[in-house]
Amino acid sequence: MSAIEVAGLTKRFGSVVAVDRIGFSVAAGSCTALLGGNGAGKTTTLSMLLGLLLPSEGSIRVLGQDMVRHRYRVLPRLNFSSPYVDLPHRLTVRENLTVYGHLYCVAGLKARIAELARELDLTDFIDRPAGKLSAGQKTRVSLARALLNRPDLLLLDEPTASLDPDTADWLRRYFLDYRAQTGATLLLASHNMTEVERMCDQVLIMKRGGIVDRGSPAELFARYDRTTMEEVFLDIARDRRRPDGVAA
Ligand SMILES: Nc1ncnc2c1ncn2[C@@H]1O[C@H](COP(=O)(O)OP(=O)(O)OP(=O)(O)O)[C@@H](O)[C@H]1O
Repeated sequence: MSAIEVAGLTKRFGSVVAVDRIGFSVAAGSCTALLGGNGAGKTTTLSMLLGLLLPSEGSIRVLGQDMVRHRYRVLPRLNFSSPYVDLPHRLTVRENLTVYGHLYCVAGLKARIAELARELDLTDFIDRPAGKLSAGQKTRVSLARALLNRPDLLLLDEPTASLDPDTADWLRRYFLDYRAQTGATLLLASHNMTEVERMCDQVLIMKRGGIVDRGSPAELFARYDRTTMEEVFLDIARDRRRPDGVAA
């Protein structure tokens, strides 16, 4: 079963075509990466999947629902995290999580916040204003916010940006455990190729608004005759030819 099905999806901002007729599906319970250089269209795609932006054309089904017509049916089962979306600065971390928890109608909210604070190591700064945290601390709070409603589909934009390597490594394992325990689907946009290799079963590679290649990390390594996702990424970014002669 697919958690996400996208067909002919396009987003134009005036004369800029940010996303250009893309189609893909994401299997329920999988971890899929959206890769691409700056401006490739990843954030615009995630925003449409979340119902934050309306597509110019095309269809999106998320967890079986048409996102354009019935997004309110599915929004309680989704969540997202992005280091680029700030939390209200003056509210403490606990107050922030409480407000968002109420928005998602989380049952047993106090206990859920305490659980996430423990799991994501927020306890030292949970009563500090969100505006006074370090970048890495903010990322962890943003992830806690994204997990409040135990989402069936978690969209992650650069999930480990600003985290030190130890915390980032720990967090990747946390996400994979979360997926194993709940059967949730993860879709992440990342510039961290090691992260993608380690976490993802499927990779969608975007360039200039389109999807230019896709497959499991192993399939992509074989197709480009490479041993790392970084090399595959560079081949595609620099328009090098694949060994099979097809333009990357
Ligand atoms: N609101 C907007 N108005 C006009 N153009 C936009 C808008 N949002 C995005 N774009 C353009 O759409 C294209 C895709 O942007 P998007 O943010 O989706 O890329 P991205 O792959 O997430 O890039 P990055 O890795 O740099 O975050 C870019 O050319 C961008 O300038």
